[in-house]
Amino acid sequence: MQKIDMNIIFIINPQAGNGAALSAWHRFSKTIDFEYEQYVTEYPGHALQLVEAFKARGRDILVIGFGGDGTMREIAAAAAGSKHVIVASIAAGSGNDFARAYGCFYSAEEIQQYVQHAQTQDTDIGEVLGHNCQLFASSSGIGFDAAVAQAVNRSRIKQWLNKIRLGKLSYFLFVVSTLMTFRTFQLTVESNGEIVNFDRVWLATVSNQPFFGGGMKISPQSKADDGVLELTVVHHLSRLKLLAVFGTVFSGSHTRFQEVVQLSSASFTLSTGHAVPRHVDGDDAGLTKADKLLTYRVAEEKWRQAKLQ
Ligand SMILES: Nc1ncnc2c1ncn2[C@@H]1O[C@H](COP(=O)(O)OP(=O)(O)OP(=O)(O)O)[C@@H](O)[C@H]1O
Repeated sequence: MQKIDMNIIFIINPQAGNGAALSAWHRFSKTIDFEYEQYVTEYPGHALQLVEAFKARGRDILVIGFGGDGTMREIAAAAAGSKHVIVASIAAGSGNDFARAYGCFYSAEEIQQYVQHAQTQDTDIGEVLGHNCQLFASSSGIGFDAAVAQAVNRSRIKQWLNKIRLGKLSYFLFVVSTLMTFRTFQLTVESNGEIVNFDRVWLATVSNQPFFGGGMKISPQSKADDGVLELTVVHHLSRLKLLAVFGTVFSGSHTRFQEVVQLSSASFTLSTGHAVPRHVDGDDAGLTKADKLLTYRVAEEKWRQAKLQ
């Protein structure tokens, strides 16, 4: 067993990947031939608490999240501002946009090689200020995509489909049902000293990196180390055209539609005409409050990303 001069800690979310992450971890852990610690999260927010506690060790620690975007949001949020915690991941979620954007380990051997010359990159994290403060590593927004995430998370069908290994189908079913019932909204955006009004809005997403929704390149220009965020507003579309636009998001070519507006700024303040579903890194974050301001901005503190690409 190789001795490594850096704490290597795996945080495993057993719920990630529609419940498949724990068995994937058991298979992966058999291939590890170096010293490590492992923690299996027991509830939402647990990964964040674990990393907060690791920071007190006062030495370099490589924290590898074994989960999806929600797990990585907690780890990156807790690591923000720490000189010692280096964040990496193994993609074991459903969407894995964090791994897509920031890179990830595929094997234990790669981890062993990485720690020999551990290179890091100081990376932005976004924050949402309104009801309380929440941090996001990839994206956070309001509207149709958040409504789908809420419908999926709150339904019993998902648990049932997970049991028969058809968890991904639940996402598709809820995209279709939400498309039929979603009420578009009125949106006001303040950024760079200007106020812009949009009506019949389907979604408004603030991105720190290009991907969201499991591989959709919603914000092709986003870079996580440039000190700014990008806002994408999709509005004034019929249901049918929305589907057509969604089809182009995987390649990033949706930006040519005039109904897709993109803005870049270090801070955006949004308000909606009525309460609209909200997400933070793809996880259900409740509803906006009508006419209450929500500010999305780049947080002052950065997190140390393991530089893998
Ligand atoms: N033991 C647990 N029980 C219930 N929820 C948990 C537990 N541990 C972590 N969580 C929560 O599960 C949520 C979802 O996990 P995660 O986002 O990593 O997986 P995923 O949804 O499959 O992947 P992705 O977001 O990439 O689609 C996280 O926000 C986390 O807070």
